[in-house]
Amino acid sequence: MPANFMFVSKNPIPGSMDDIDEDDDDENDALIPVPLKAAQGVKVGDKGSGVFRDALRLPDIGNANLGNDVADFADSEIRGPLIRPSALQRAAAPTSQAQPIQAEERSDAPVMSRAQALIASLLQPPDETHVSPKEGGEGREKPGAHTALHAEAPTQGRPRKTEETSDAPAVSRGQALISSLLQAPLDHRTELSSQQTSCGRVGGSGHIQGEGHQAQTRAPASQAQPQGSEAPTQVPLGEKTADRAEMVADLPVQPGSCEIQDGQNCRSGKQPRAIRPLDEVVHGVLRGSPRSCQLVAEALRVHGFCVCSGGLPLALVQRAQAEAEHIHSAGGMRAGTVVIEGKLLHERQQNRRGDSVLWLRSSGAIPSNPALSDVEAHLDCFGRTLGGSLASLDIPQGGARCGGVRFTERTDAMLACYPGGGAGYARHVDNADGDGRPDGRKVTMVYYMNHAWDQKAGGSLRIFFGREKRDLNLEHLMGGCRGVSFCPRGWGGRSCCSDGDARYLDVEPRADALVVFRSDIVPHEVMPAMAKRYAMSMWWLGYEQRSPT
Ligand SMILES: O=C(O)CCC(=O)C(=O)O
Ligand SMILES: [Fe+2]
Repeated sequence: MPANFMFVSKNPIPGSMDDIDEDDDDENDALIPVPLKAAQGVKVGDKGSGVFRDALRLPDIGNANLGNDVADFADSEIRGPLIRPSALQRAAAPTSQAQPIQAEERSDAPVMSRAQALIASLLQPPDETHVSPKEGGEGREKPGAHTALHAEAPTQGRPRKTEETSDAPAVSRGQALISSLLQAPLDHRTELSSQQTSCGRVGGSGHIQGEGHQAQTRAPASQAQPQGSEAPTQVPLGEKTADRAEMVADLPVQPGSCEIQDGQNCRSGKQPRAIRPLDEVVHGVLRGSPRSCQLVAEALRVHGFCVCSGGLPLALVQRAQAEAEHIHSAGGMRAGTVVIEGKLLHERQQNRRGDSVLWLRSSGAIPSNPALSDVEAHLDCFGRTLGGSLASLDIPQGGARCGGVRFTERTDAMLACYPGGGAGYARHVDNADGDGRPDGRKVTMVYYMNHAWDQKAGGSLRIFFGREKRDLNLEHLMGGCRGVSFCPRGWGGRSCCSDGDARYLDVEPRADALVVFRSDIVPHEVMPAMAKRYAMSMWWLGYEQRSPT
């Protein structure tokens, strides 16, 4: 198992049009066009990238713009490397007890612990370091930081090649160290136990406290108590505050029910239900309401994606944004890369994405960034509960093969910054090829932290949901189900709509907006952003349930 977790694609090279099958073959369509609710301020069939501010009826998150502009390519490029957490329960530890990943599990553990300590020291909050941010993501550490870095670096015994040279400027060497460490992230992965589907309480902070949590910790003293540590935001899960999700959708969701109308596959015996429109937002999903999770699960099953608001306190999101800004301006992030078939694309092709990224926990950034840690924990909690909802959808019955999805693990949380200046990410599918494994990434979550985002700055996430084959990649999804009729509106379902136009939905990256979508089939694109744009992403891996033969 290589240290880096690479994702592969069948497409030989991104941008190559040769591989794109233009055949408009219904058999392979999965995402279904659904009736669009023009009455809600979302324009249907509107070309261009105008964003409709009130479309989602949500004051502080991204708006929707529906159009029928079809992107000119649909490659399935995917990015790597991906860091996986050592243990999900530890990853979700309360902020006040935030721990680095369990480096001791690896043979190079001491090396990584020291490296994490180094990185963490570079990623301390602004008031703990002396950084001169400058435009473009460069920064300077205080002299002391350099000294420490270079005193430590030669003793790291790092197995990886870095670009350090003896005559390189100190800052560059420091950044090279960070870069090299981030380039070869830990390959930690732990299965979710079946008991770990509820989050408990958030704000101590909704994090799951795994058994042996303390015992497994071997954090340097400097990390044991996060700097600038403050009481984590108290957002109790399951809190019976106004469940804003109720405001936008009142879809009865019954575990095990099925909306298949022809009854070919899912024979749950339940009545078909109305389909929730894709332009509706599920509000406050990070507050922990199981009901919200059910709505999101249902939307994923029906549409392949769901636009949500997290419902986290604005102050928390702003603090998280400030931490992200600090990390970025201190040079703690490196350019995102595009990997095809395990190989980094050539430099000139890397411009398909313009962001810089940091894998949070693996890099050691979590302990010294409590707000980001809190956001991560909320996403973790939500994902676990969502996993439970997904697993209970479409429970195979009567030999049906349209089972729900079961999460087995998740990736580390990835902090991303698009620095402005038109940076974006060309259209792609996160996991078009099952990550080369049967239980690859199934669901992507992207949480935005951009307070007072200016609509004119662009940067929307464009989600394609058309029915054209080139929008989809169902190869692996079909898997063992090839030859059988799939659940028409479920995971891996086929379209039953007569409208052949690919369509998209634009979501502004406003503070607290959260988009959840299927990693394996939903093409999406980050539109050029003219301002710094921050997001935290998390991917959930799993497998689709199959009925017993
Ligand atoms: O930041 C976003 O809106 C999505 C970024 C994305 O597609 C990715 O990182 O794979
Ligand atoms: Fe993506």
